Amino acid sequence: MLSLGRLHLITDTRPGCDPLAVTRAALSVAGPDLVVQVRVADSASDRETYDLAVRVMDLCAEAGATCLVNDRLHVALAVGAAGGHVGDSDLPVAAARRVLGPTAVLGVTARTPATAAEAVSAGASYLGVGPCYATTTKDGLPAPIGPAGIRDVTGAVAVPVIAIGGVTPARVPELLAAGAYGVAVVGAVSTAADPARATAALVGALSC
Ligand SMILES: Cc1ncc(COP(=O)(O)OP(=O)(O)O)c(N)n1
Ligand SMILES: Cc1ncsc1CCOP(=O)(O)O
Ligand SMILES: [Mg+2]
Repeated sequence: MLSLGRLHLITDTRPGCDPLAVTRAALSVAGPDLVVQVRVADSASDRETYDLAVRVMDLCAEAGATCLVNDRLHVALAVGAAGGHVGDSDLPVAAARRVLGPTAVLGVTARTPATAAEAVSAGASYLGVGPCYATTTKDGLPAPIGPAGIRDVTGAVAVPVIAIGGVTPARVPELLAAGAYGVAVVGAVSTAADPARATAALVGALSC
């Protein structure tokens, strides 16, 4: 099976956020076990995305961590990231696999066993599954699927399932019990008073 970190930190570029400071803090605790996914607002330009991705890549390289880029696979290739993540509005999975090549990490969003199995057949390396719980970080999402929804998907595929949406350290045990391999977070680290401490809490919960 793919060797993948269990904690995925997704960059928060909303006004008032400092994605590089948060990434630095998280890497100082989780080091090589962290996966950092560069995610920007849809309104961000490719140049802005590239500039952030270069800097996140540098931080990840220094720490031996993995960097992925959300949506914009050309940016992933341009900065030499380990791979990318796509969902329903992005390139189809098979096309994304062709763009990234056979060995890159390709994450795909899935919410049901059927779409999860389809994504894996088309070349997904791991699945981002959710929203597990209510989130204020992304609008327009379907209703939360909870640990039961995670269990439905983990029962249908053999690739790592990364639970996303409203994840906190306290919720990690029930997600792991549902078969999740790891979790992806934005707010739990980015909006924490102490992002390093928040990362440590997530790392601790994932190691139980
Ligand atoms: C790990 C992980 N899981 C799910 C998503 C969501 O991707 P997508 O559905 O394409 O939505 P956007 O993030 O692009 O708004 C993700 N990024 N990462
Ligand atoms: C990008 C995305 N896709 C599903 S939920 C989500 C955001 C998760 O953010 P948070 O960890 O703050 O709930
Ligand atoms: Mg997307």
